[in-house]
Amino acid sequence: MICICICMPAPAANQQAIMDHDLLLLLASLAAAVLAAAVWHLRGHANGPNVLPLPPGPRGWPVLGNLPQLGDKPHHTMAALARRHGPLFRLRFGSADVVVAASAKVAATFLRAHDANFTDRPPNSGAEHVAYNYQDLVFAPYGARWRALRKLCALHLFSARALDALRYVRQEEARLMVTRLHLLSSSSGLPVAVGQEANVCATNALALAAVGRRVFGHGVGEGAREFKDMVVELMQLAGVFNIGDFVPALRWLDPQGVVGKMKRLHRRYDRMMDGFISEREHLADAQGNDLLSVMLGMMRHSPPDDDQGINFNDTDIKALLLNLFTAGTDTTSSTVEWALAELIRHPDVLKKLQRELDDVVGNERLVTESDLPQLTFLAAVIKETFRLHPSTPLSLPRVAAEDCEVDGYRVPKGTTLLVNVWAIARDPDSWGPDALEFRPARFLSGGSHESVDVKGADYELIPFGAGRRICAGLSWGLRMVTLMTATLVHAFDWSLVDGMTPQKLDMEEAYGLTLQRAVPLMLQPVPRLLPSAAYYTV
Ligand code: HEM
Repeated sequence: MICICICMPAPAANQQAIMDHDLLLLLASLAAAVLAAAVWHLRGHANGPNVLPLPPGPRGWPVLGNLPQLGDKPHHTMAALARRHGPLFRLRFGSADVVVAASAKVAATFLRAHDANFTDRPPNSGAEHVAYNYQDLVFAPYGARWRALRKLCALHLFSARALDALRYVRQEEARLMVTRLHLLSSSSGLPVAVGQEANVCATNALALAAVGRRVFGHGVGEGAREFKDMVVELMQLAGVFNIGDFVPALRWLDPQGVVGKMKRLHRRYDRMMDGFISEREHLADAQGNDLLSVMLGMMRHSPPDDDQGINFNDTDIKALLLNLFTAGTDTTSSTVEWALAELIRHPDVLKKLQRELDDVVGNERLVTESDLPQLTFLAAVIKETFRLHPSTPLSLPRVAAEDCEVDGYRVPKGTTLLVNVWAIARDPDSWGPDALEFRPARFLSGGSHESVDVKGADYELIPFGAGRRICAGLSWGLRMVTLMTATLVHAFDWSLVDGMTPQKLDMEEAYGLTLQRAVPLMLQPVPRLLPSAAYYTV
């Protein structure tokens, strides 16, 4: 219309009418465009004039949203995004809304004030294809079954009483680790893979408690390497943001090949779990104290519908064992590996820790768990390791059951919550200007973070998560990491090999749900206790 009026002259009265008409149309079009923009804006940020906006966040791609922007270390990318958009920001993974908490204050709001609204995990292909279609504990819907599984684990493994009853198991595995390391280093003179050795120790201790026998009879053989590889592969797969989970139309295509790999891995785990069960069923001593015997007993003897409506079958048992073996082994051993790496990079801290161990334990025996309460510097070293190297940097996802308000923003029902535990533990607002430095003294009496602990009450340091779905194996994991680190540091001096210096030691992280080292730590152990202190007795 405007074009017509410019190009075709018209009589004056008519021309005025046409111009008024055109102006009206122009204004109406502008108003419509502004209205459309406002509606689009409100849809993105709120549902109505009095409804709160959604948290800010970066623009995503069509269809995939922000998935292609996550990079190979999503916790790093998300830390950078928090610096741009604030400690609570929003992402879109395909059709799923995601919010990320990146400060202690925001994490506390979600995991303390709104914890009851975030008790479930979002649907995902790992839970479906690996964890027996959500029949496990980690992905179980919040409710009576989840509660029964946690109670069972607490009663037989993780309560103070169960933990104490199993202390000799952990101590014996720590002792065997020392013996193995000594044999290895004295026979071959070659450096050892610290993480792999710690993994054998952690896995065997847990296996004795869970299924009544060691998984690796002869230390780090092919079987041990294969098992650790299986756990690492699972964590790597679980760490992939699977496009099929977020773009339902692409699920059948499995564009990253993740589901195929999950199904193959599941079959390997399933054979292993079947093996544990049939072996236990055929043992003369089928009434062991291990968790598997207890569950088999419950399966045989509980009535079809007991008062809690919880009946365990083979699949429940396999799913729970799978959780314990995957959530409880590599998390623990890789933390020990990071601790040793930090100590090698900080020889003054290592010396101070060895002095404390010598003062409390002496040089005629190995550390025991009853020594641990007196080892305050050790506790500080462990906290500092969990701070800089939390084994689950993005925690495990939760999902909002209902709409809620957090920090003036609306978080709609169905939104996935990710807590960037890694970024929170490096936040200078919580940790000061030396946040990136390894400085255990901050946790000592008179230090800046003297009262801070890792058990889920201090939100600036939550390596085990917090709230109702906090790590079920916290007590075991913490005890095991502390005992193994103390034992390795007390029993050996450690040196780098091949001209490597502490300053050059590679501290790069690998990709995955858990925080592996990109390059395994290889060290040469040199015994430092009296020979009678248990290096030789197998
Ligand atoms: C260094 C050691 C460990 C770390 C850092 C760690 C970390 C975590 C984290 C961050 C979560 C998610 C918590 C949340 O959603 O808020 C979790 C859950 C879980 N962890 Fe651990 N974990 C460790 C050791 C263990 C051990 C030793 C076991 C068992 C043997 C275990 C079993 C579990 C289970 C079953 C869950 C799921 C709990 C639920 O959904 O109710 N973890 N862990």
